[in-house]
Amino acid sequence: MIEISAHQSPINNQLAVTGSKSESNRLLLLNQLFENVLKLENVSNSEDSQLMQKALANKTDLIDIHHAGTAMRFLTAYYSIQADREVTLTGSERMKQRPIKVLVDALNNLGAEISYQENEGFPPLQIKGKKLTQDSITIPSNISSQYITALCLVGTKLPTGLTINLDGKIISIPYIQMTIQLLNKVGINAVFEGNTITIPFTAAIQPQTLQVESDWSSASYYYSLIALSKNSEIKISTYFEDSLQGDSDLQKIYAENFGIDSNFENGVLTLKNNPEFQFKELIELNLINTPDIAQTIAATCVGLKLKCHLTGLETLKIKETDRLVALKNELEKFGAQISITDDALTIENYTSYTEIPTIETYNDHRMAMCMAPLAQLFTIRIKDEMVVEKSYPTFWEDWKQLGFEIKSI
Ligand SMILES: O=C(O)C1=C[C@@H](OP(=O)(O)O)[C@@H](O)[C@H](O)C1
Ligand SMILES: C=C(OP(=O)(O)O)C(=O)O
Repeated sequence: MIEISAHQSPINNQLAVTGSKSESNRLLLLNQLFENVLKLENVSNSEDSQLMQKALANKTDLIDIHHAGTAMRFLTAYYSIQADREVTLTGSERMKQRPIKVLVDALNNLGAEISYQENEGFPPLQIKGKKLTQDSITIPSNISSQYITALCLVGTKLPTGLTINLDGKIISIPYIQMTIQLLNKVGINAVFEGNTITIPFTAAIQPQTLQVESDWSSASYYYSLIALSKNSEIKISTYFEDSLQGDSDLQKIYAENFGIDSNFENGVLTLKNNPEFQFKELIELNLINTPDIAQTIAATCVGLKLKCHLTGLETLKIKETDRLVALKNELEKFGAQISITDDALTIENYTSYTEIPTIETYNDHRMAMCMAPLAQLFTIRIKDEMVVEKSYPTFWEDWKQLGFEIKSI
């Protein structure tokens, strides 16, 4: 457990944040499918991306991807098309509770041979690689966009390509768009229009160098920190105005609701707060397109004692933990009065509290990181702080560099 002490002086620092784990894990898989002709720069050093790389290099028949959701979903599709190979794909205890039936059904309907080793609908999976015979599939799109990305990536290697029809509400759309844009970037003419995605069979792609942009979900903790600081400025790299990551919506969300200005210059993003900003009575946001920054936004509201009604949160309960329950439990330690439903979180009021809050992290990197900015206002304690490694291994080193006093207790 660590204790983080309130920071006294204004912050004025520059930090380099690691590459996007979402972009990295897509590009690592694409590179494997296309003879490693891509030279990738600023690949994420996250545990999830390292697990992806290790899995792709692993020639044995047991692959363990721990907590990495993208690796679990993308590799399920990848091993399904590796003819002459049979693997067991497993993960952490939490991964064994995260649903995968929609993807397994879709792949089996395309001709794959995947079965469940423990509980129907959940990892671990037994996957017998095969040549898939079908070229069109309909898939529910209201549970996880990662299933759809997985199909898009391997669709490039099906003999006549793949048409994917999305059925029902489409959640996390920017992550599907990121996949299509990355495919387009490497020269594959994938198209996403209405409810239909078409992926052409692609024999080869041109060798090229691609730079992964830094991770916008990780940037959210700096937006929150600046929102809770006075006269401060943080520069983070490497970020661009024209991003493939949906979480770059942070610029608009934090400008309109918390008065944060974002400025870009040569890949450096400068965050500053506007002292004249007039806060709204109630912050209302639908976060269906940006689920990974919901925890940060809720914690920023608590730091500023703002009322909020956050909706579009139906996917949060199947992530690293049930994030709605975790947020309610932990933010209430700061006096927030929180109500949650299946898809929303509301803070209606605040009461005072006296003890130093000790935050539980539930094996969820974002539960630790979203709370860190609150240390700007109060001394806090965070349990199992190394959970941050899943997406941002140097998080605490970077926060020490910002001037926070962090001690193990
Ligand atoms: O495709 C991706 O890289 C991701 C998609 C999102 O998941 P869902 O589509 O399950 O919401 C997001 O929460 C996750 O962190 C990364
Ligand atoms: C949900 C997340 O990751 P994944 O689904 O890839 O495990 C996340 O990083 O917030």
